[in-house]
Amino acid sequence: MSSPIIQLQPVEQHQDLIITTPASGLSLQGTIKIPGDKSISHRSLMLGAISEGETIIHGLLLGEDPRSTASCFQAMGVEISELNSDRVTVKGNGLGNLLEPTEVLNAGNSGTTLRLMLGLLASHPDRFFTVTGDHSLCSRPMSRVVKPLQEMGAQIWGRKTNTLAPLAIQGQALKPIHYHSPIASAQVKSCILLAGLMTEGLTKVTEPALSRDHSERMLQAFGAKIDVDPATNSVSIMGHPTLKGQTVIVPGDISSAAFWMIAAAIVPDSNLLIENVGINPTRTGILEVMQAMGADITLENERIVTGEPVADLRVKHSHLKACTIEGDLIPRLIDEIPIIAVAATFAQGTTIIKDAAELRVKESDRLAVMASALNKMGANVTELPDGLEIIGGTGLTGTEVDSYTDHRIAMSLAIAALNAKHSTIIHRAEAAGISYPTFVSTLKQVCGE
Ligand SMILES: O=C(O)C1=C[C@@H](OP(=O)(O)O)[C@@H](O)[C@H](O)C1
Ligand SMILES: C=C(OP(=O)(O)O)C(=O)O
Repeated sequence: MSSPIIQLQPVEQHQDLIITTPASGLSLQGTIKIPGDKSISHRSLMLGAISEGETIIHGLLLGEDPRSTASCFQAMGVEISELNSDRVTVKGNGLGNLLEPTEVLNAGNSGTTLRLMLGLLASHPDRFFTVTGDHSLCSRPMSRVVKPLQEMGAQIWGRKTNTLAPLAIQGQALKPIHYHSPIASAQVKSCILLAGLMTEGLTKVTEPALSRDHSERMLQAFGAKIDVDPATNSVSIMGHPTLKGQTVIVPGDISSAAFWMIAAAIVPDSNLLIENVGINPTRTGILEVMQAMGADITLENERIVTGEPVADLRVKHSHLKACTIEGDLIPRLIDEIPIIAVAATFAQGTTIIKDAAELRVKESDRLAVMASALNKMGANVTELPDGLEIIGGTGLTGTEVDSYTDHRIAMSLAIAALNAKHSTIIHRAEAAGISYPTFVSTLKQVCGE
């Protein structure tokens, strides 16, 4: 069997990714390692920064988003050394000791950096901060974190009546609240919990469905007094704990593994072993969807690594069937919906994705962008106000598509291209580096190039 031709071509300040599948077809084989979990990487840098003593991080994701977090905390006096190594050291300033930066903090493309950090900044008395991000981040809603922080007494100013970055924050002592979040968002929950660290008394968050719980796990490991009530999806935190630096081993990101899981499932004769994947139950919606679609996927070597469950995943090609994805499942696979949409174009029947309006306020409007790109490739996708309806089995044909500078879109379209006829050109594909800097080299590896 021959290999596809995978090429990167510079176009002005961007890169096109060109994927040409051979007429004889292709199969994906081998054992792959995926980069560190992005959510856990951000949190290990942040908690390390506000703890006493050293935090050692193994397997930190070296993508652009965690780099944005590292540079913001460095600008607030936190020493982070050997950032490009497998043993990153964060010398913590201790709780309440972030320095007032002389420059504007830049969260780049990262919603997690900006929203989580806001909880820490707003609760730092007598410090003034300004924060911004790239074009995409400056158009994403910040009211979801500004509003609860204001209820705690925070002073935050920004564009469009304090709802958009750039933001300015006058830190001060906050008062504890019980916040009933209207959305299941780990960024909202984590922002409030981080603000609660510096707040006298008990701060509580209740969410409508369970979102990823990496903050709760890691805060507990660093010494915070956290109480989780699974019956009501509530978490409370007691203010002013002593946080002590820890060793964190970051597992591979299931959101990055998802691209290879779907690739192996849709490309005939494929068989991939994906090693060291985080399988925290708040993140495994993708596994449940693949099982419901009839994918051939097995978990091997299940273990716990510094408080997070991990396994190796073996995925083989199979004939997929459509399914419905909705409700409480959505927060457990929120970042995987673009790649699930690709799988659905190869599944027998009509896949419905509902309750996913959140996708419209990610790095791009992921519902609109995926519907239009897949339709351009020959799929039958209808955009719903809060999801997608995908009639599978149409087959795909390569054409020119655009990432809209959204990393998940760039990578989802690259996987679609592996099972499309002829050549696909993905514009602005360098966006993959936000969460997956080695994506193209692994793409070449699994294709045998
Ligand atoms: O807390 C986190 O690390 C994240 C939470 C999710 O966002 P929301 O909290 O907005 O759902 C997810 O989409 C994002 O990629 C990472
Ligand atoms: C939405 C994402 O990240 P963030 O909100 O941190 O920008 C993502 O990684 O898909």
